[in-house]
Amino acid sequence: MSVFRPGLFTGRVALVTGGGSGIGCQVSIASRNLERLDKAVEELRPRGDIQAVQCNIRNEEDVRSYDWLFMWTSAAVTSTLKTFGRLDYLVNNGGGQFPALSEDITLKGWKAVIETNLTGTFLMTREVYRQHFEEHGGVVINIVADMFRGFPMMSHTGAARAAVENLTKSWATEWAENGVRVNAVAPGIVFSPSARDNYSFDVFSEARSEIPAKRLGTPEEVSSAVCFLLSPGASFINGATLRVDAGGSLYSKLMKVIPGSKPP
Ligand SMILES: CCCCCCCCC/C=C/C(=O)SCCNC(=O)CCNC(=O)[C@H](O)C(C)(C)COP(=O)(O)OP(=O)(O)OC[C@H]1O[C@@H](n2cnc3c(N)ncnc32)[C@H](O)[C@@H]1OP(=O)(O)O
Ligand SMILES: NC(=O)C1=CN([C@@H]2O[C@H](COP(=O)(O)OP(=O)(O)OC[C@H]3O[C@@H](n4cnc5c(N)ncnc54)[C@H](OP(=O)(O)O)[C@@H]3O)[C@@H](O)[C@H]2O)C=CC1
Repeated sequence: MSVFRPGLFTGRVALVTGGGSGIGCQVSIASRNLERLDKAVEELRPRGDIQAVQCNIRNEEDVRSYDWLFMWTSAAVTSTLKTFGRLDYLVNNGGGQFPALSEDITLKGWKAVIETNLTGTFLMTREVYRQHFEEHGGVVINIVADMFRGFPMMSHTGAARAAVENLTKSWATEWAENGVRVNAVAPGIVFSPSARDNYSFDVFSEARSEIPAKRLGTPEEVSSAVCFLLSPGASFINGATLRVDAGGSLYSKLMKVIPGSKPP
């Protein structure tokens, strides 16, 4: 995540799952693969105060704060608070899935996707609220996906992301009195090596011609929406989902064939 107005976030602290960083903002990035995280920290350190935290968001023990004796654990939230002393923003960006027809998804595969995208978001957000936001307020951004018309070939993630969009609204209302805002961002198609590797064909080339803008989105275009929703400029926005897809989620080639796309 790169911040489009650096001064705005000075002195603030963010916890971002699945990578990312903020300029002028202190950030913990949390995911499973420490090697990749450390590399990201090296790359991003010149842009701000950043630390890596190993955390599998599917695993309650990694996420939660206390063991049975109320001792601190090395959990993501705890370690962010220990290092930076406060926490202002949570960005639930960690997630993923694989393409498959519903009839071919095994229970293990279903659980992996639901636990990553839905349960992981629940665990992280519950923990941040319990440990800090309940008392101090804060902002949560949930990254979802373009699942508004269903998600054929990705039904597991469609179900999980739709559930997260619903959680976004529940939390927005439950925690408004505590000064917590909760919004979602739904990116369109953005190049990602891990998604590329998940397909047997060149999904991003195929997808490009199906997007009205005729191009993929960029991580920066997603992050500027995230930063806007984190910022005081969005202080009266709560429970909303912002689509960052250049209108892709509205497009149907039955209505208008975009030159270069395959006719229906
Ligand atoms: C024009 C068109 C526009 C199309 C428009 C689409 C454009 C793309 C949009 C991109 C959106 C993005 O989100 S981009 C970000 C994408 N990044 C990712 O998705 C990250 C990579 N994905 C993952 O990490 C995985 O999918 C995920 C399941 C979530 C977590 O994997 P883990 O290995 O941690 O999970 P485990 O608990 O070990 O379970 C793995 C089980 O999941 C199932 N599984 C995993 N990969 C599988 C696969 N490829 N095929 C079948 N099944 C699979 C199997 O049952 C596995 O069990 P076994 O069989 O026993 O091993
Ligand atoms: N790229 C796109 O077109 C779109 C992406 N999205 C969503 O945006 C988010 C970022 O995507 P993008 O950067 O493209 O994809 P990446 O695959 O590059 O990033 C996903 C990140 O999630 C982390 N992650 C996955 N599972 C877990 C877990 N169990 N615990 C902690 N971290 C986890 C991964 O790190 P690690 O493996 O180290 O755990 C990885 O850093 C994801 O939620 C994605 O699904 C939504 C719509 C479109």
